[in-house]
Amino acid sequence: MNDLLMPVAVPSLASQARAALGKRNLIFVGLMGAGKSVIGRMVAQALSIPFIDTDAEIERVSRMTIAELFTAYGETEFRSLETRVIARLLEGGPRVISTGGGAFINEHTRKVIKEGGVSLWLKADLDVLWERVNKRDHRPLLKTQNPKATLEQLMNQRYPIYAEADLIVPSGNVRKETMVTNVLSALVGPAEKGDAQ
Ligand SMILES: Nc1ncnc2c1ncn2[C@@H]1O[C@H](COP(=O)(O)OP(=O)(O)O)[C@@H](O)[C@H]1O
Ligand SMILES: O=C(O)C1=C[C@@H](OP(=O)(O)O)[C@@H](O)[C@H](O)C1
Ligand SMILES: [Mg+2]
Repeated sequence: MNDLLMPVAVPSLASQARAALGKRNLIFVGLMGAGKSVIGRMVAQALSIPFIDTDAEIERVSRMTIAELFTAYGETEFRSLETRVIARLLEGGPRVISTGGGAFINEHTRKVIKEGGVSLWLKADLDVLWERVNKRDHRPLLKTQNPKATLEQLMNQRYPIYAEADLIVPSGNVRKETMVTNVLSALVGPAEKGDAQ
């Protein structure tokens, strides 16, 4: 048989992404509603590595909800608990870790995340975020008179900082499965010249 016609095993996108990640963690960052928790879980499944959501882990160790923690101890205490939990989770790898929206904004946590793996910002616009977060009311920072305006203020403050992430993937009105593909493609990186068959 002509060599050019020999069947070749093409690795799946997921296995290419898994190889690109190696022993590193993949850490999702971005604003509330970007899809960190939901897409992170699906990406971990595609990569066949463990998934952990830092808010869920904080709720597990404190035996309180995030809202209860904010009420009982305030945001400052929540942030220091968040830093400690994230630092511990980053020690093992590879894992997919979805953080809460404020984690990467905290200078100390951001440093720990940058050192602990590949950070990926799910970047969404205000209307997409609002459409998603206004369906639920468990996010303490949005319990304001005008939660959409609060979300916009947080965008203005935080987007320049999220931009420090290693990878940026737009999170728009596309199916979750498409988001997973886009994340895996970002991990694999741009195709080199000559990659195309
Ligand atoms: N691509 C998407 N298409 C449709 N719904 C989405 C998509 N991404 C996230 N969502 C929904 O938006 C909401 C917020 O997602 P979540 O993962 O909790 O965001 P985050 O953890 O970033 O705050 C959830 O109800 C989730 O199912
Ligand atoms: O943006 C923030 O500061 C927060 C985001 C929330 O997580 P999600 O981004 O997963 O909603 C949660 O950690 C807490 O309510 C604070
Ligand atoms: Mg979340």
